[in-house]
Amino acid sequence: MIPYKHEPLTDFSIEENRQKYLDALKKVESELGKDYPLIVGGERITTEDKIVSYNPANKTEVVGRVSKANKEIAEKAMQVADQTFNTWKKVDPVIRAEILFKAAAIVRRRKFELSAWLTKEAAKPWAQADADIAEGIDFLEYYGRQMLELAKGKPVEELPGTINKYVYIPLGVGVVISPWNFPFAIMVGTTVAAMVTGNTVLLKPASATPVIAYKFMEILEEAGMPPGVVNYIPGSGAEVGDYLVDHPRTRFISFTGSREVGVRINERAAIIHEGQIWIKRVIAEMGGKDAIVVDDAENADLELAAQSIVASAFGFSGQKCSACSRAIIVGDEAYNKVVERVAELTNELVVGDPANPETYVNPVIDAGAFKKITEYIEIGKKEGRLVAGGQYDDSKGYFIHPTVFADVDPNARIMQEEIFGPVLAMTKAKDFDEALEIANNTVYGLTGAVISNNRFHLQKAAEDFHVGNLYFNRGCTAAIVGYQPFGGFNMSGTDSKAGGPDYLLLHMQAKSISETL
Ligand SMILES: NC(=O)c1ccc[n+]([C@@H]2O[C@H](COP(=O)([O-])OP(=O)(O)OC[C@H]3O[C@@H](n4cnc5c(N)ncnc54)[C@H](O)[C@@H]3O)[C@@H](O)[C@H]2O)c1
Ligand SMILES: N[C@@H](CCC=O)C(=O)O
Repeated sequence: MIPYKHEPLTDFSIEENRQKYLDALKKVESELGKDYPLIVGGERITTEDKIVSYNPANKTEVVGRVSKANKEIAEKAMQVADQTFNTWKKVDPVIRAEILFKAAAIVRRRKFELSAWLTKEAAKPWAQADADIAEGIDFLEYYGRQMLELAKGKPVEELPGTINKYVYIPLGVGVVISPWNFPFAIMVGTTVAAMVTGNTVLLKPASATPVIAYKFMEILEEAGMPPGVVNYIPGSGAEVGDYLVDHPRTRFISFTGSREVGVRINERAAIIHEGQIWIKRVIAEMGGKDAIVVDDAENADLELAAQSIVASAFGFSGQKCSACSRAIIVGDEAYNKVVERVAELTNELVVGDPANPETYVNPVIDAGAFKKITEYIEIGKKEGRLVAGGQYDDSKGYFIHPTVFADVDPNARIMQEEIFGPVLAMTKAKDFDEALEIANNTVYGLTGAVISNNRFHLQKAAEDFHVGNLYFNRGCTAAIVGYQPFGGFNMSGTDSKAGGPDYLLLHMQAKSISETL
């Protein structure tokens, strides 16, 4: 087995790669508007009621129509998953891991096509879509290898005349609920972590991006996944989500999404329902209000600071839980220079259709997001000084110009609430200690970065900047599976650390077996 190494990103300065992407977009365009069924126990189920997936860059373009699960279908899927668990849990972990490796190989071969689906369904610009697919491959390769290790169990002490074993066994049926913003990587990672550990899965992808999840189901089947191991049941969060979260046969819930929904799931999952014989486990990865702290002009590379802030704030239009939505800068000189440079760089970003390779800032996902973000822009106009952007237009797609507010009070709404769009708030701190205080002054604790060359300040941040993923002298997005395990503190979630060495254990329970000889 070759040691794990992350999937390289595609170099789009190479003409051949650009051409491959254009060809893939053409292929996907010729396949838009198709119908997709649900998949339960391998059976295709078509319903009258559909989730319609639209292209956010062109509101009238239908990406696909996906059958929509209701409570009856969710119940059927639960029964299938529950039965399949009895056989799947006994399948050799090596075989389970090999399905992941085979799926990784298929995804790698179809990388351009799958990326093009993300460009159409989630409005991901080329490089962002490519990174999302690469991360999906990484999860497959990494978790497959992690399972091979875990299958050996862990050594425990033995007294003379005894044999002691410590092994990990699966939990049961897991409900996997994924978000639209990493519609491939997070959907893949959370699904395969649950299945490779021997659990069966009810996969409810986000309603904005169900087509790419269907494509992955086909890949899992092609890779040899038996029917019923992962069941594909897109549906309303409120209807299907609540039903499955409450279900007495649900053993665990792996949720990635907003704080509001994550907290609701956690509360509901704590209630024991009739016939339930376990305490449900909840893995919940939620929102962020992530900050980049820039040290004073003597201690920080201000150009690096401005570049890092802009890339972290506006990559995929700020629709990342890791996105920089607050920039906190120490001292007048650094503050004035960084604000000016951030505004300049922001104004240079190309806003447009992500199918165009020049586009950096894509439209936001849907009408609901457009409304919420533009309301925050109006709030921002009262809470700060607009230094870039502020315009928006939803006549064709959900386009919002990257927007920067300076001189924002740390307690202002745009400094406290997750906007999840291309909006950045900037504020000044009198010294490094105050900058860290401001950085920690939200209910979240997901990512953060510090731009500084002062070793003592970096050490202080390492101890006191309370985030799950802390970066020095770089931006605060783009964690790599196996290199920077990802997950946050406080209201950012249960710190499950996706892509880390402990992640699979969250889907298993340890059994201690002791024999007296
Ligand atoms: N911490 C992380 O790793 C991480 C990663 C990606 C996104 N996020 C967060 O996700 C959010 C954006 O994603 P979103 O808009 O898809 O989030 P969301 O909470 O609206 O939806 C996430 C999923 O939950 C489902 N859902 C909605 N109501 C439900 C209910 N009552 N019961 C069960 N499921 C329900 C949705 O259908 C979707 O599949 C942001 O807050 C972002 O910060 C966090
Ligand atoms: N893991 C991604 C963020 C996932 C949430 O949206 C990053 O590190 O940027």
